[in-house]
Parts: sequence; C-alpha cells; structure tokens
Amino acid sequence: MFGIVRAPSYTVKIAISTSFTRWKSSIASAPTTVNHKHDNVPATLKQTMLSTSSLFKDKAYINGRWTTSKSGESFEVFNPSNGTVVTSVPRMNSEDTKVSIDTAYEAFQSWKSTTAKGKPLNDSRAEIEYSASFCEWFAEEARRIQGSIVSSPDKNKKIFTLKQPAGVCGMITPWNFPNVMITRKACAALAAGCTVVIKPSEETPLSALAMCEIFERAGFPPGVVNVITSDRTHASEVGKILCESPLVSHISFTGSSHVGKILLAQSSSTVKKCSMELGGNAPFIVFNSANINAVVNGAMASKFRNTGQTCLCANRFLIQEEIYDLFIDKMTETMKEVLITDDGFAPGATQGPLINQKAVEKIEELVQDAVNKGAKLVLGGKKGPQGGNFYESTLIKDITTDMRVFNEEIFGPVVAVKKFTTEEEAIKLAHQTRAGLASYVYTQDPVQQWRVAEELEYGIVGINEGLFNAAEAPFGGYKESGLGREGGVGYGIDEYLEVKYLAMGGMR
Ligand SMILES: NC(=O)c1ccc[n+]([C@@H]2O[C@H](COP(=O)([O-])OP(=O)(O)OC[C@H]3O[C@@H](n4cnc5c(N)ncnc54)[C@H](O)[C@@H]3O)[C@@H](O)[C@H]2O)c1
Ligand SMILES: N[C@@H](CC=O)C(=O)O
Repeated sequence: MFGIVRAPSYTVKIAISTSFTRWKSSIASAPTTVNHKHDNVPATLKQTMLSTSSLFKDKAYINGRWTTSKSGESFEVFNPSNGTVVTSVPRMNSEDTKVSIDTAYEAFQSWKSTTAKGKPLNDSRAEIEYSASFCEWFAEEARRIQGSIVSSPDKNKKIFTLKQPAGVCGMITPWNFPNVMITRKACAALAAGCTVVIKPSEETPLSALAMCEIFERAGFPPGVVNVITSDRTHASEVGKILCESPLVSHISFTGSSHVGKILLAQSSSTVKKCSMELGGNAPFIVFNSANINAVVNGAMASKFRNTGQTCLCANRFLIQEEIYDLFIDKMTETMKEVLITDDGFAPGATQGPLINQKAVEKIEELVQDAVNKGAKLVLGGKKGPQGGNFYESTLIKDITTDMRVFNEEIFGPVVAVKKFTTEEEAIKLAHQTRAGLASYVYTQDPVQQWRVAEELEYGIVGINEGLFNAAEAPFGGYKESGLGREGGVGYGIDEYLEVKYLAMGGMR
C-alpha cells in the first residue's frame, strides 16, 4: 500500500509550536512579581500567576477580534478559594454563536487547504506542559495524515482514499482542566485543517481567552480560532445552535454524561459527527498480592489529582479482604502526612478548593448518604476550616452498592472503600455502572494483570499505575463515558477528518 500525504509547509506546525512555546513560558513561570504592560489585571490576580498581563482577557474572541456580547451583557468569573470576583466576560447567546459559526465557516474555506510541517516543543509544567504536549503531538500528526491506494478486485478500477478536514468544529469544554481540555480537541482539529468555535466553561473562560491571544500572536488567521463566552443560563442556547447549525460539521464535548447526552440528541437533527469525553466512575481494584506501597502511591496520585475533580479519579476503591485493613491504615496515614489543603497559591498546598458551593454541597450529601447507610467515616467528612469552597480530604470505609458514592462520580477528595473476596466479585462490582472511562488494577500476578485488564469494560486500565496521561496514548471511554478517542497515534486527529473513497474507472 502507498501513502498519500498532505504536502509539507511550515505554516501549521510553526504556528502551533511557536504559540505554545511562548504560552508555556508566559503562563507557567508563575512569578511572584508581575510586570503589567496593559494594566487590566484585577488586584486579586496581580500577586499570583500572570507574567504576561496581556494574556488576561475579558472579551470573547471572534474572527480575530476581541468582542463584547451583542446584548452588551456580561457575567462574573469567581476565584473558588474565596469567592471574590476576578472579572466579567461577555454573556453570549444564540445570536453571537451564529456570528461565530459563520466566521469559522468562512475561515475554513482557506484554512482547510493549508499544509503541514514543523518542529517539536519540549518542556514546561503541569497542565500547561500537558496542554502543550497536545499541540506538539497534533502538529506532528498533521504531517502524517495519509490516504491510501488499495488493491482493487477489478483490473479496470483503482481504489484511492483521501482524508479531508471535517469543517467547522463546535467545542464545549469543562472547567477542571481549562487549558488541556481545549488543546486536546482544538489542536487536533486545527492540525486536521478544521476551524473551531469553542465555548469554554463559564467557571474558567479566562484560560480559553488567554489561548486566543497566543493563537493570534502565532499568526493564526482571523476566524480560524473563535471563543464565545457564555454563562450557565445561556450555555444550552449556545450549545443548541452549535449542534443544530448545518455549517458545523462536528461537535466535540468534554463534560458530564448528562450534558453529553443532551448534545448528542441535539446533533441528531443534522447527523453530526460527535466526539464525547464524559464522566467516569473508576474502580480501583487491589488484589491481595499487590505491593502496598505502590498501591498507596497510585491511589494518592489518582484520587487527589486536582482535589479529586478529575474524570480519571479513582471513585470506588475495591480492596481484597486480606489487604483491606492494611490499605485503610496506610492510606489514612499517608493522607494525614502529605495532603495540605489551602489556597492554590499558598506555598506547599497540594489540595485546593472545590470549584463552587454546589460542588461542596454535593460532596456533603454523598458523604452523609454513605454514613446514613452504614459506611464508617475514618478521616475528614466535613467542610474545611478555610471556609469558601474547601472540603476536608476524607476516607470512608465499608461502603455498599446502594450508596451514592458507589453509583455516582464523586468529583471531590473522598476515598470510598469496599471489601471484596474473589476476582469474579471484583469485576462484577467494577461493572455495576454505566461509566467506562478509567479503571485501575493492582496485583503482582502477571497473568491476573492481563486477565483482569482484558475483562474490564473501560477505555483505560492502569496496571500497577495511578497516572497515565500522555498525548501519545488514546484517551476515551466505553459506554456512557463517551464516544471517540483524543490523542494517540491517528485516533485523535482522525476524529476531525472525513475519509473519501475515490473510485477510478477505465484504468486499462
Ligand atoms: N472524559 C473526559 O475526558 C473528561 C475530562 C474532563 C471532565 N470530564 C467530566 O466533566 C464533568 C465536570 O465538568 P463540568 O462540571 O464542567 O461538566 P458540565 O457537563 O456541567 O459542563 C461542561 C460544559 O458544558 C456546558 N453546558 C452545560 N449545560 C449545557 C447544555 N445544556 N448545552 C450545552 N452546553 C452545556 C458548560 O457550560 C460547560 O462548558 C465531570 O463529569 C467530568 O468527569 C470528562
Ligand atoms: N484528567 C484528565 C481529564 C479529566 O478530567 C486528563 O488528564 O486528561
């Protein structure tokens, strides 16, 4: 088989690479003093994170312009640590969304035939580093978009395939990883030759707007990247327009399964391709033979990433009976020793606040429900002394399958533990959910590792490993955890490409 490859040019790769090298160095450096070129940054942010205040934006970004909403309305963005208002951004509605789609559609007509080649990025930190890794990955993937020539069953005919950009892509993203949830989608789509209209979470619009500034500086043409900001009330209106517009070819969503289902239903009217990265309910299965130190390290890394507010977070700790008490003792001890809950900018803090009061209330309800139904509280179990949206790192044991902590995505710093006896029972418990995103297995028996990993109906299985994020690996879930894959060799970029079959006759 021969490959048909998009012709090389430096444009796409250089634009993406340059933008994110600059972006990383400007955001990730977290200096304590700030040089305010444009002094639009509120006092609450001044001593915190931005080394480049021009990344601080309080307007949406459409067609290469910083834009207010047509209605002139705006909504406030809050600091979850203390509830103070950071700034206000435009409250956009269906009218603004339509303008943005038209813009992206017009830009698509030239962007789709821009060709690809360039050089890699290498370093940075935490989420920015992770975000940048997708830019690097997809910029490279752009050079590997290949069609094919396939052996034909008929000598008179030739079979060719081409991969072509899908078109305008609507993207709706959550707050918990406000940068990477965008780059994982948008960089794939841009590298494929698509244009994008992004609606970030109302909790974190500023990260998305900062990225627009970087895209603009890197030279992306107007209309190729657009961000519309809207509050929760208008999110459904904006989402509906994106899903139903015939100019939008693809909907890519990361967020709750509940909202994902709404968007899938809305997209059916135009039979749109959808990529869905939805909620999880990850089982963390520990067998008797497991190395307890590795288990606790993995459990801490998985459960307490982003204060438990990660779709991959271990949700149900299923521990085999012989190692059950040891796990609870070691886990409790480690949680007391290493977790420091404080404002995200406080030195040494490992755990921050939950995103909002509603999230705190939900965690309180889940823990109360478990305790009411007979679970035992070992550690934590109430709001943090810091006030605001803080909740204590918590461990509850002896949970049962009728409890909400077993059936719902906790999305907070609560370790919920259940004992099991046999491997069969553990797998059955793991499958008592419609979610199928991440799962974890700890055992030193290599045959059991394979057997259980193959059996689990989950898109990702961590085997003696609690962290597995990488742009190089395909990310996504089974069942109600989603559709499609982000990242990985071919998978992530293919989401944004159409395959065209060229049938050539009269070839003899
Ligand atoms: N699978 C993954 O890769 C992944 C990654 C991160 C987060 N998540 C999931 O996201 C959830 C947490 O994020 P969240 O609270 O922001 O999720 P959410 O579903 O409440 O909101 C996500 C986005 O959808 C928008 N939205 C809400 N209602 C809408 C509607 N009716 N129409 C259109 N848009 C609408 C929101 O404004 C936000 O931008 C968790 O369930 C988590 O597991 C999944
Ligand atoms: N933690 C996930 C995102 C889900 O919340 C990731 O690392 O990609």
